[in-house]
Amino acid sequence: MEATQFLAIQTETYKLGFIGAGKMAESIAKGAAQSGFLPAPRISTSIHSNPARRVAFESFGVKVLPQNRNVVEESDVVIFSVKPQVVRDVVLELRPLLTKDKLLVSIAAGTKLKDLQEWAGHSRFIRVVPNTPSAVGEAASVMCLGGAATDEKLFDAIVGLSGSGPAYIYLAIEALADGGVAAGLPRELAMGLASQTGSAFMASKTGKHPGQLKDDVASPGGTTIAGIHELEKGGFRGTLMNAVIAAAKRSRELSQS
Ligand SMILES: NC(=O)C1=CN([C@@H]2O[C@H](COP(=O)(O)OP(=O)(O)OC[C@H]3O[C@@H](n4cnc5c(N)ncnc54)[C@H](O)[C@@H]3O)[C@@H](O)[C@H]2O)C=CC1
Ligand SMILES: O=C(O)[C@@H]1CCC=N1
Repeated sequence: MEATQFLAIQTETYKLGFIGAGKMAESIAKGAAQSGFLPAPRISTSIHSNPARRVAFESFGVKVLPQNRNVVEESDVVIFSVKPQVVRDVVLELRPLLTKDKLLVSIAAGTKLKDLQEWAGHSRFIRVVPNTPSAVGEAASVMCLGGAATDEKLFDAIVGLSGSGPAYIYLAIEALADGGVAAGLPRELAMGLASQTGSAFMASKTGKHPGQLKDDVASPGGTTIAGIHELEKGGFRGTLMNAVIAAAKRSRELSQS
């Protein structure tokens, strides 16, 4: 709540910086800039090792500064978007600049708020599990503020589900397109149809149970139930469940390394 108020008060002027110019930072920055939520010139980052990342950010107007410290100095809100394995060293290195007037945010999977706050030397730190659909304003983001840290025990499972989950859906879309090609469709048509068939939005927009949505598609004795039969024989549901469980386990491992 405090953080929400902070953002509400500062919305007209605040500047946002990313430490770690990776894919997730790009998705958040793009969503913020292209939705008009935050003008791109008020967003900055710096390039650590891969020069191609400069073009990715500059292409939609984000400022690329020389060093991490320049990003911190420039920003009111600093998002740590480096890998979990390096976030400790990066926060410690920048600690002298991480004054309490800056709101700090980490999106690093499996990195506990208690540790982040200790490394930064103060508790104005928020932990967020975002996902890449933020680039088009369709993120599922979960955040944990300092005072609500008891909710954090759910975060490994959240990383496994909504953090990593978009990749499972993209895999399914690609596989559906491959199926279309196998059944005789040109690749481009198959890919377009498969993408539009990624119907996750139906579950959120209609509020219907996915089982009901599935039943609505499957006509008696029809094509869909024949396809579903094959998916069930292949252990589709169990495989997806195992994917979420494996990713959550990996998130827990990262928090212990
Ligand atoms: N990609 C995703 O869908 C999601 C990612 N996350 C988290 O976001 C973070 C970033 O993930 P990605 O963007 O996928 O990884 P990425 O590898 O694309 O981005 C990390 C970036 O940090 C840079 N970097 C490395 N060391 C640095 C340093 N010392 N100073 C500044 N920059 C440095 C790298 O050059 C790279 O561009 C991770 O902690 C991950 O757990 C969380 C949820 C979803
Ligand atoms: O693969 C990863 O480790 C990150 C965290 C969640 C999604 N991507």
